[in-house]
Amino acid sequence: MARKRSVPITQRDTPTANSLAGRKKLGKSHKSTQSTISLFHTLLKRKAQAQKALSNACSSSQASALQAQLGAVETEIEEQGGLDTYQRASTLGQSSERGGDSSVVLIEWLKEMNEAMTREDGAGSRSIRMLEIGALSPNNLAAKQPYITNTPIDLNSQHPDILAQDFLQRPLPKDDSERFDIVSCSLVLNFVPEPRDRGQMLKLIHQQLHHSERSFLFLVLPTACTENSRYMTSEHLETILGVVGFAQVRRRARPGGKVIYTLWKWQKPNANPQAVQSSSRRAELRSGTKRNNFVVLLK
Ligand SMILES: C[S@@+](CC[C@H](N)C(=O)[O-])C[C@H]1O[C@@H](n2cnc3c(N)ncnc32)[C@H](O)[C@@H]1O
Repeated sequence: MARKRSVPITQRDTPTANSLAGRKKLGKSHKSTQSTISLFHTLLKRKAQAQKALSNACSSSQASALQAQLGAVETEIEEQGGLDTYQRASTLGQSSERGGDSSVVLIEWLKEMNEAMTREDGAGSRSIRMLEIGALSPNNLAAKQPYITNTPIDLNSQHPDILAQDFLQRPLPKDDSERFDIVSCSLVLNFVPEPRDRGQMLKLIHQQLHHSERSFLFLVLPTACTENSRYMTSEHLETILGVVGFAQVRRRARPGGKVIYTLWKWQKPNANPQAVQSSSRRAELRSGTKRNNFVVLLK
């Protein structure tokens, strides 16, 4: 019997797009918030797939069919309220599921590591420079700390103090004055549809940071990304991040928790050929039919 095609992580437990078509208002219940988030993940993934197929189209008839497909997905995203609705759902999901924003964990860890303070450099004392990718609010706990200067960015900014920017297109720092001490990437990597773009996001984060072991990546991922993926385990994520140039210093995974919090310190990239090779290939690390396909690939 043919093996049933597994459903990508971003589409799990997802009602079909049609079953939710026409619903624009956000319900307040947890279930309704989750359905909205799942639906947008499905639609954004379909949009990325259509865009990719369109860029590889080999005939004009194929291109026009794909263009129509892409247009239909874009219309559906708009009909569902666009990215604004998705982000409002994420904000509600954030408060109901995690009892607040992720940066609460980051601040706790900075305190534990005696890093919750201003830094001294040649010019004297300066605040910690943080870049927050995928910011829903400019007022999270990290942004409120007097020793942190936060730069929040988002693809679809919901607030005048959040810079509307695709991190993948953000210019690289010209010198240390433009480099950050912390990059926060909470529930964003899993939002990026293409595995190689996820790898690129991690590499660009490395390049945005000061070249110092006191520079950190705060990475939050849905538990299923590393604990139930066919192609990704926590150990494999450590290998990939080692190749990018990070070593894990903190990890919090609560039993039954929906997300895993991790903190990584900047280091020189691991050039071990075996690690480099395994980070650029998709290999089955867990068997079973009920797995998702989440993976990060380095180029
Ligand atoms: C699920 S929300 C997570 C928000 C918040 N950080 C949290 O932990 O709840 C993902 C956010 O990442 C943003 N995002 C996704 N890809 C991005 C990119 N390439 N550059 C900037 N923001 C991005 C989306 O617009 C969305 O607001």
